[in-house]
Amino acid sequence: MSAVRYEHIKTCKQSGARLGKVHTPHGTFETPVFMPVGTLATVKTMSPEELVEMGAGIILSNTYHLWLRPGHEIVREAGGLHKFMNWNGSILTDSGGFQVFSLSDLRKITEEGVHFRNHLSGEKLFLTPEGAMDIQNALGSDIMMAFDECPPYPAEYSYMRQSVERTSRWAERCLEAHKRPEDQGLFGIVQGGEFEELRKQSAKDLVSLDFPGYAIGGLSVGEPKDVMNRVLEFTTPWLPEDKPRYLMGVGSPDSLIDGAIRGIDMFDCVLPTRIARNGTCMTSEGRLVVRNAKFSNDFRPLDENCDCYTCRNYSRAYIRHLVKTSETFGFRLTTYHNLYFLLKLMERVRQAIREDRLLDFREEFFEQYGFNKP
Ligand SMILES: COC(=O)c1ccc(CCNc2nc3cc4nc(N)[nH]c(=O)c4cc3[nH]2)cc1
Ligand SMILES: [Zn+2]
Repeated sequence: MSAVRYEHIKTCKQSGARLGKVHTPHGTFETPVFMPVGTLATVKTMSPEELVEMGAGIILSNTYHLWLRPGHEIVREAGGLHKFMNWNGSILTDSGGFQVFSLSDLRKITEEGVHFRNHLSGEKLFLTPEGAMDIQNALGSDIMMAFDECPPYPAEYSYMRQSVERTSRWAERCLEAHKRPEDQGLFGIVQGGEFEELRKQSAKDLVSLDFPGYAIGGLSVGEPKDVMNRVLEFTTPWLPEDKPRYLMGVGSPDSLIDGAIRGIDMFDCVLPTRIARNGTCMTSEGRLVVRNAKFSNDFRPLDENCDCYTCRNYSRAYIRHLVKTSETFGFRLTTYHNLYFLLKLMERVRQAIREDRLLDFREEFFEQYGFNKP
């Protein structure tokens, strides 16, 4: 019996979006869900208590980063990532494939694995599917990701076909190297770029290996949004309805809503936490760059429609002052608000699915947020 189980609750009659629950050894979270990113075993500037307070049920961390620092053996000795970072909710770890490609140079892909340089020290490293599984085993995450190749966008069809076939062989090697399936669920990652035949092949290869969940990778890598939406539309039909679908690296409000409409259950992205650290906030009326001079004596909250800790206690003027003077507390306030904004957005998406009105909600939200402005 797998450690991770999906419970489908209902499908929105208006949009086809799914309402569900994912059960893991560290609890249950409702879907569609947004997962805050905690790359180095912390969701930057947030405490676990604050993440619980804002309603986060699952966070993401990274195999590649924790392998380099502090080293997965230290995390294993600490009793695993939950203990190490004092987080008792669910944890998903990405497998390192994407991070190697987005962070490191001098990369060489072979059938065995990927040769690359440590992006911090320059030393030569080698990561294989088995290695990525050992690291995630040591981290003790509830959901592990298979080791895959996320090719650059755009990529030639011939290259993409070879890459998909290798990613499927690597997925099989990950399954064979999976030591504790009763404690950790392993998700396969569908690749294939923008090519419908390759996405179908990749999905069928992975579904034949019967994973407890499936990610759609190779997206949010610079492609236009309509390409992403089209890829989702012709990929999700090949995935089983009784397993979660996880769209990797997606986190803007419009993409979360459009992904849910196309049958996606799980999302993650560094966007909300990263833009918060340069003073950019997501609000119900669109993005607000709080360091802008026009807010120097604006004593309203970041978002008048938000009831988060930041918006109940602090003004734009105060947060602007902290951000301008690089006060850490300022970035804690913007981070808290941005994460709260996305977690609340997903709660509203789930409620709209319950009421069979997600397309109506999309119209209302886009209008207010300003996505429809030409
Ligand atoms: C301020 O905003 C930012 O800095 C920022 C940075 C990156 C992204 C996009 C992240 N996109 C993305 N993450 C990804 C992670 C992935 N992991 C694996 N194993 N396989 C994939 O195929 C894969 C694809 C991804 N696409 C979005 C926003
Ligand atoms: Zn707020």
